[in-house]
Amino acid sequence: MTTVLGCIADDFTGATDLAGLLARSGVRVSLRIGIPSEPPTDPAAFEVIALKSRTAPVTEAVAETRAALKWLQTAGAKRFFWKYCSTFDSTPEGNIGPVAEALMDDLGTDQTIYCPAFPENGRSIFMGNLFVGQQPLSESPMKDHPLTPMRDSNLMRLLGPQVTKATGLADRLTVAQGAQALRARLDTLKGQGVAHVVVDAVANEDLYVIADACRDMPLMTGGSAVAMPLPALYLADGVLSADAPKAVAPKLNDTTIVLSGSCSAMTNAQVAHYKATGAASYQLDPLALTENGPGPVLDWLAAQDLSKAPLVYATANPESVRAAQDKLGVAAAGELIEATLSACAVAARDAGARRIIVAGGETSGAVTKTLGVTQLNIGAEIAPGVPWTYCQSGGLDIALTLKSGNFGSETFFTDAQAKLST
Ligand SMILES: Nc1ncnc2c1ncn2[C@@H]1O[C@H](COP(=O)(O)OP(=O)(O)O)[C@@H](O)[C@H]1O
Ligand SMILES: O=C(O)[C@@H](O)C(=O)COP(=O)(O)O
Repeated sequence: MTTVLGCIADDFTGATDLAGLLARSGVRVSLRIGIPSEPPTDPAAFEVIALKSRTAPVTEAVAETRAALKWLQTAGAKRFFWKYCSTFDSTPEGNIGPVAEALMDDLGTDQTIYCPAFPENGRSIFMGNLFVGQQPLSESPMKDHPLTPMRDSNLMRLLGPQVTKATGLADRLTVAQGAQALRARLDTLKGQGVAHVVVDAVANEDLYVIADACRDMPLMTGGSAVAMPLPALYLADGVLSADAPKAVAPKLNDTTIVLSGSCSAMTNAQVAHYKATGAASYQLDPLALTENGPGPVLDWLAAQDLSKAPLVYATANPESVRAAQDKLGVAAAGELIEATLSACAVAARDAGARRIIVAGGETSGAVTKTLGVTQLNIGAEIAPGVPWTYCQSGGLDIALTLKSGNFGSETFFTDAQAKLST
């Protein structure tokens, strides 16, 4: 099978989000963790490469993404998708813009679109401004994100300093007129030298129009949702064959560990809810970790009944996060917690856990790398953008779900367990 769409995601939860939405079509989606060291042997129609480049130095993110592009080209892909966060998580330097420009250079294309909208999860774009639910991005809890605080809601203003070429907008009034009108707007902007076009979308119908108008672009960029219509469009175009293989879910026992390193408002609510169900839990304190190391939590974990799905979490409110960061530094506090949760994942797996639930994008990247996972098959969707996945770790079959900090409802941790029991 030749790859029809080659996707590159800037973090691991983002990659499973995208893979999960593409897999809604029923077509097999293969997700690779990092750039495979071997050339593709049996590539899937949809290949997603998960990088951990969202907060990496710009040059590193660009180099890794270019290498991922080369691998996907070897798999036969001619169309590509650059997936970043639906809340446009980035710094003034990047990495969304610089990576997009590097991919455009390599693909020899002079225009791409930016559409992080994900209406099912409350992300919408109107007149180039990104909303989280009813709040502008900069007034949403994303203003306090530990690594990429988002303090502006205007996507052209956020993107401008990250790119060298002009930015522009195709607004909702154009999208509402359909794919032809959108294509005409994109052509007009191209004539004016606009390389980077933010496209408004407030509902799934808008995403179908955008995907329809842009499906033959060498490069599309966005959150996961604008890619969701692509499999059906490719099937209709005959680019994709209808008899592609389906995913198979292995039967695994229900021993579970829940690991939460996200500090988003939603994850705070999910942790509080899960604790209220009576689940055993251990809260990591970054300052205590610098003094005592991971020994105490690993001892606690060794004494837990994994059939009752215990929780280890660093999830905290913005004040506590800031206090830890002031003492340890932002990166050091994050890395310390990521390393500790990763050690817990390995310890739990070795003690028999076959289901691992992880909350947080960076956290998921660290845990997945430490578990030595290289490829995942996509299973049932627990919440919009959060599927169960099946993979191998240490020679064992495990089920892994990587939850974006902001995704899922309050009951996510129990929802995830229930999904595999049905
Ligand atoms: N209590 C805490 N103090 C400081 N940093 C924390 C704390 N808890 C978690 N972190 C760090 O915050 C970051 C959260 O990012 P991430 O895992 O991507 O979550 P999200 O998906 O919500 O963005 C991680 O690097 C994590 O280690
Ligand atoms: O697009 C999204 O919102 C997610 O797929 C995503 O990228 C999540 O990132 P984290 O919030 O860091 O998990």
